Order: sequence, then structure tokens, then C-alpha cells
Amino acid sequence: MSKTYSAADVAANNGKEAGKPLWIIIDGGVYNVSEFIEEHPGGPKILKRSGGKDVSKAFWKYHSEHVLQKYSPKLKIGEVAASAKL
Ligand code: HEM
Repeated sequence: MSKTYSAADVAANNGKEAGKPLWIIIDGGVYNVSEFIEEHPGGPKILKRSGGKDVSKAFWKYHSEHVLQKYSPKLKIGEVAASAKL
């Protein structure tokens, strides 16, 4: 199910607070990578540093479209509200 989140919602889920997930934004999509951190081929550290942020630029530097296509069904939880984009 696709939902709309504010940028503030995403920022609050930066993975740094116990019990809260780690969300990131790529091209307006919100991804919950909490369960993916340890599986990430690029390593967990870089994802932990990405929590709560729009990481589109960094994502496209290291990955191609097929990565997003492959993982979206598993990780994408919704979209960020356009008006709340920072
Ligand atoms: C939905 C989120 C993400 C997914 C599904 C994902 C997935 C992957 C996959 C599958 C690879 C292996 C290389 C490939 O197949 O292209 C990879 C490598 C990598 N990822 Fe990610 N990634 C995500 C987010 C990020 C973010 C936000 C960053 C940086 C801020 C990042 C940095 C890297 C780096 C540095 C590599 C290694 C590239 C290399 O070895 O040349 N990833 N990632």
C-alpha cells in the first residue's frame, strides 16, 4: 500500500532512535531500509548515515535503475509529500 509521508516524518525515522525504523528518500519515494542495512552490498555504514535524508544524488552515483526496480517491491513504503520536500 502506498502512503504519503511528510519530509518531517522521514526525518524522524532516521534509525537513530531505538524502536524506530530507518527510512530514506530516493526521487520522492520513501524506502524503509531497516531490515536491509546488514544485507546492503555497499555496507551498513553508508545506509546508517543516510537515515531520514533525501539521498537521491548519492544513490544514483552508485546504482543503476535496475537496483531500484528490484528492491522497490520489498523496501518502498510510499511517497514523500511534494509540498514538504526540503
Ligand atoms: C533502497 C536503497 C538501496 C538499495 C536497494 C541498494 C542496493 C545496492 C546494491 C544491490 C548494491 C550492489 C551493486 C549493484 O548491484 O549495483 C549496492 C552497492 C552500493 N551502494 Fe547501495 N543501495 C541502497 C542505498 C544506498 C545509498 C543511500 C547509498 C549511499 C548513500 C549507497 C551506496 C552504495 C555503495 C557505495 C555501493 C558500492 C558500489 C561499488 O561497490 O561500486 N546505497 N547497493
